Amino acid sequence: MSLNSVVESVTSRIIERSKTSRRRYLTLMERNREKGADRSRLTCGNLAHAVAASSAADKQELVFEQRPNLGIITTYNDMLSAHEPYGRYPEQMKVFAREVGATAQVAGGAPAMCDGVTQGQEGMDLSLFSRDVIAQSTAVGLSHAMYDGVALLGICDKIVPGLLMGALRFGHLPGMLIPSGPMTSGLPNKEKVRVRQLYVQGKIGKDELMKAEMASYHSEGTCTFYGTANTNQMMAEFLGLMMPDSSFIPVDTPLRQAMTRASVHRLVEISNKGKNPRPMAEVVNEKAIVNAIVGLMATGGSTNHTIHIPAVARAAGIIVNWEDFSELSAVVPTLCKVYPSGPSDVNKFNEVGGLPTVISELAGAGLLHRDAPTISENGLDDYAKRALMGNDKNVVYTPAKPSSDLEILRGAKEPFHPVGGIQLLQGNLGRGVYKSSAVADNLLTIEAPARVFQSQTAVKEAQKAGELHRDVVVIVIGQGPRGNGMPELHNLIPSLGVELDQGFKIALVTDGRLSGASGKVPAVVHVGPEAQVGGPLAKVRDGDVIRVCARTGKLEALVDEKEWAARTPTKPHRATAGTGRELFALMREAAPSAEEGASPMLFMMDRELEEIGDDVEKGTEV
Ligand SMILES: O=C(O)[C@H](O)[C@@H](O)[C@H](O)[C@H](O)COP(=O)(O)O
Repeated sequence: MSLNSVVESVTSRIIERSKTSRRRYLTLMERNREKGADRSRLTCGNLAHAVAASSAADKQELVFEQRPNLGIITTYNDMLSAHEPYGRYPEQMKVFAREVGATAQVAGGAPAMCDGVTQGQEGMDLSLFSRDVIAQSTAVGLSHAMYDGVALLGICDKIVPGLLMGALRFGHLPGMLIPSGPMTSGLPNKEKVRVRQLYVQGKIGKDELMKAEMASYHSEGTCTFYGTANTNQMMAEFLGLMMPDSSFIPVDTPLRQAMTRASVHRLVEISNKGKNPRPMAEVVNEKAIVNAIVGLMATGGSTNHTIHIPAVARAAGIIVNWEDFSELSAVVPTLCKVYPSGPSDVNKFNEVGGLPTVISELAGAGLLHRDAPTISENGLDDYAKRALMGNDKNVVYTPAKPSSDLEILRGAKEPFHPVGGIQLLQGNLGRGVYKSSAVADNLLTIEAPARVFQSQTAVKEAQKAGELHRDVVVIVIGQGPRGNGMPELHNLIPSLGVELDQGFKIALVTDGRLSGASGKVPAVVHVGPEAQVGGPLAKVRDGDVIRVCARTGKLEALVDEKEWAARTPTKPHRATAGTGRELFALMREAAPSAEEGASPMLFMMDRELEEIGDDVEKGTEV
């Protein structure tokens, strides 16, 4: 099947738009390879420091035999259930590296926060910007210039994008993400939501709620809904930066262990001192980025990736925008119904076919660039294969089978929807993204009077007071990157869900974010320009009739044009202090829009790189 013409034209447009920035990026990476971070340029003193803590055998290999050395960036902590297994990984990875004549060192650590722990709390205001901190921490670790390849240990929301943004600035190095797998299924996600709504309605107490939460989040491993963490896994496979079919092998199983071993062996092979070097700068190209967007649409992934994919791309000199997402969404069918888009979790999704089936279907329909380079030997085609345990305890691959459950996963010829799971909505209120895969068909158009809020607490109080017991479009402003750092407002969903279940027409419109776990309630998020910089959402007044229509792609205030033009935007209140938020003032000040990736770090980086232009030598000489 030949490549879909829209996929082709969007890719060409991205290549054209990114011509200058991509060329400069690749030149800088080439310069890194020739003159930058490389062991061969370290002095004896530098080297002695670097190996002082290594075993005698590793010292010999590292200093005198110049064997491949892998740098591990770990985001281990035992606060994130998904990251807890990483505590054991570096020691195991060192053993796996020695098996193939290589060494591995922990190059550095990066922070990793759990959005589940901070959801609805002040700490959530640090979440999006923590992605830049992770990118910078990754760069700090890799600045040690000891490595021939990079292993990135991270799973959750901002962590994978942050690791990639940092590592891509060392794109002359081959790199790979190594996941640790989902936890076993606990209380079904749908049941968890039902219990939460009962609590909001005062029908059960805190003890019962706590019991349900702990039955849902019950062990190590990634949360089982298809939220941001699991969408990260999908993205990493579609980018060709993770071993094929490594996303959803359950945590702490023999196959998971075999996959980690295979990952390390493969990373040595593609390392700069290996048989077949594949630098990250070459793997993450325009085609790979388009593949990731196609994957997002087909799986109905997290809305957060409409921010993360532009940011990751930008770190590799590639500029994508929401028009690209929207055009791809129009031709990519929705193939998956995984919670919050359907009742099943990622374990079930994996059982019935998982990502190999999705990739095989999309590639067969001409919707993926099969010639995009990947870390795997035979490119993207390898990702259409199922990983199994072989007799010798090594991972073996077999071709993907068609879905065994059409309620969860479908083929490209009989999809759930002919278009993708995320839509772009725009109009006189600006533009934002909408996760249609999770919304019931009868709610795709909502026209109702607005209630404007400046915090999620205020919304919850209004709901408790019965003020949202009617058709209403809830507008929450001041939640963008420049306002308060763009928190997820997922805590609103149980309150709004209760009203929705009563049969009211409810929608949420905000310049903030939602969680990958949010669905059900029609919501336009990341609306820009944000209210903090005078965007149109700041002009909405209580009672204005708002139209949110995913069918026509409209986001409008039905207000007389003259009156609208004459209105002064409200300046939202900002909570900028407490829980360390004051430390992030610099980030709020420099943050670009969500569509541009919302990364102050990349925004300022681009400004400096623009001054250097094509004269890389000028910008790098010391
Ligand atoms: O974007 C995401 O996927 C989230 O940030 C995710 O981490 C979520 O917020 C929590 O885990 C809470 O999930 P529930 O409250 O729905 O259980």
